[in-house]
Amino acid sequence: MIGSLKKYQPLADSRIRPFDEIPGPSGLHQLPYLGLLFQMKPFTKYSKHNMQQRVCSWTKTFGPICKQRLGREWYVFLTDPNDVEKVFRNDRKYPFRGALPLTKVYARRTRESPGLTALNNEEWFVLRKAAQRAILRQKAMNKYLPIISAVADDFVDKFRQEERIDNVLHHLMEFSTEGAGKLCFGVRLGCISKHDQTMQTKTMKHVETFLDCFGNQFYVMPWYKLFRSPFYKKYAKSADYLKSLTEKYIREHKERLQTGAAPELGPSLLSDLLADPQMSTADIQRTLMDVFVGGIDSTASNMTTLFYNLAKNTDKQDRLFEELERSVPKSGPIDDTAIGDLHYLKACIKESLRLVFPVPVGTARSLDKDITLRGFHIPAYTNIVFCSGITCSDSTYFDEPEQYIPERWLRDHDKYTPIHSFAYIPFGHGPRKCIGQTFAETEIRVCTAKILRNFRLTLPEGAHEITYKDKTFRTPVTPVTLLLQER
Ligand code: HEM
Repeated sequence: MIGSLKKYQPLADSRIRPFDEIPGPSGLHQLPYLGLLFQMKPFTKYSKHNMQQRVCSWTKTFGPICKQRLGREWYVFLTDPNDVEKVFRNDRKYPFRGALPLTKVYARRTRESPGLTALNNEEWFVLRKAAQRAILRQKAMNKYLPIISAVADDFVDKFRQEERIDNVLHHLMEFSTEGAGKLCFGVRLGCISKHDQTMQTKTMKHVETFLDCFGNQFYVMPWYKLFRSPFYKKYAKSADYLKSLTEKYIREHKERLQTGAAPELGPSLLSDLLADPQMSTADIQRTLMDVFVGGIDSTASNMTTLFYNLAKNTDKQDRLFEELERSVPKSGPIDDTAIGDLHYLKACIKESLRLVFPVPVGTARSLDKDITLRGFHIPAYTNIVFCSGITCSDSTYFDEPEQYIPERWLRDHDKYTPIHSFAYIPFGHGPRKCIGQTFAETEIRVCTAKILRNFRLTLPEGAHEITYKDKTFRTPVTPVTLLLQER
């Protein structure tokens, strides 16, 4: 009964207010499972894909701490970075990720491990330690730079003779699938192509379905726990496909190792994990699958927003081009020193992630001890959600929060304002932060640098603002078109 009110024991210290006094939607909204339905259309204006807006409406009404029931469990929502910091400072040795019921049901039915994303405690750490050694450190990532540059060059070449890119997200999904495939398996999947690609399209379709169901597991009635519902079958079909795909690459890599042909593939997470004696083949398979899937939607959605912001703010784009022209070649490898020096590019990326925070609402934790937040007692194992998306659009923490101002991140600029380090955490924080952060940042920097070095981006006349759907990540719904002018 994680986070349940029944767990609550009144405290002796009368200055501390009890958990059930934390404000939040009341009455029918507090019912387990059904309460959430009353939060959505037709009872409110929000659909299940407007999680961030819904939580924002609660925090506006109830303040920087509020609570709501999602499913059976209680969730506490925080917007003040000081409170967020306090929770992180009290986090467990192995930060706990709760509430991934669909992943866990699939693991139980297939008798497989739930994998890096859903595992907890020591079991999680075994997988995490091996994978983060291979891809989270900047030094480890540098060996992937020539590979990422080559994938980005192919992406740029695809648009050489074009005057526009329609549905940018789709093309960036191809780019990020290609990048994640190379990182994980050491192979080029061949997703970036102008021609029909049956196998690649199939992989991308399954990744999309997998992530769709993964994101929806928080919002659907969990009938799949009782029987194999259509929702479950859809998820299981994609999970089965991705499992067999990763198994195929593991098998092929092992064969290459036997024939001495493996080094030809270059570095990959797969080869690093195979060299780790602590990792079983099943562990390697689940870790690869999570990293592969985790690296696609996330990067593609955020880059779509970034390209849109740069096309909309051409003055920022022109300043960025000046920086790129100095050190980035139109094609060919970019080295780590050149990438490290692109300060304005980094600021443009950060600002885009702030303006449209990538994760619906933010990340969450549950502590293994009681804690007091804003004078309220929070029992151990309560789900605590950091509403970073709301903090990032709050003028208390960011001047002119609705504007795209990369300069706010540059120390030598008069727009620079120091921010609370827990006000902006798009990749999470601590030992369980995004394991793909370094790869994502490198991939986004290299691809953006290449695209903007080769093309000037603008929006077509009358282009609409992007609208977003809250899935695992905040994903653009409106297809974005960009006009290209070759540099
Ligand atoms: C802009 C891109 C990305 C964003 C904004 C992002 C964000 C996040 C966040 C917020 C978390 C949860 C962190 C926490 O609980 O503190 C996470 C976890 C994770 N991410 Fe990312 N991510 C991105 C790209 C990637 C990429 C490229 C990969 C793989 C190459 C990846 C793989 C993962 C995995 C496997 C986890 C679970 C880690 C664990 O539980 O140990 N992500 N990501």
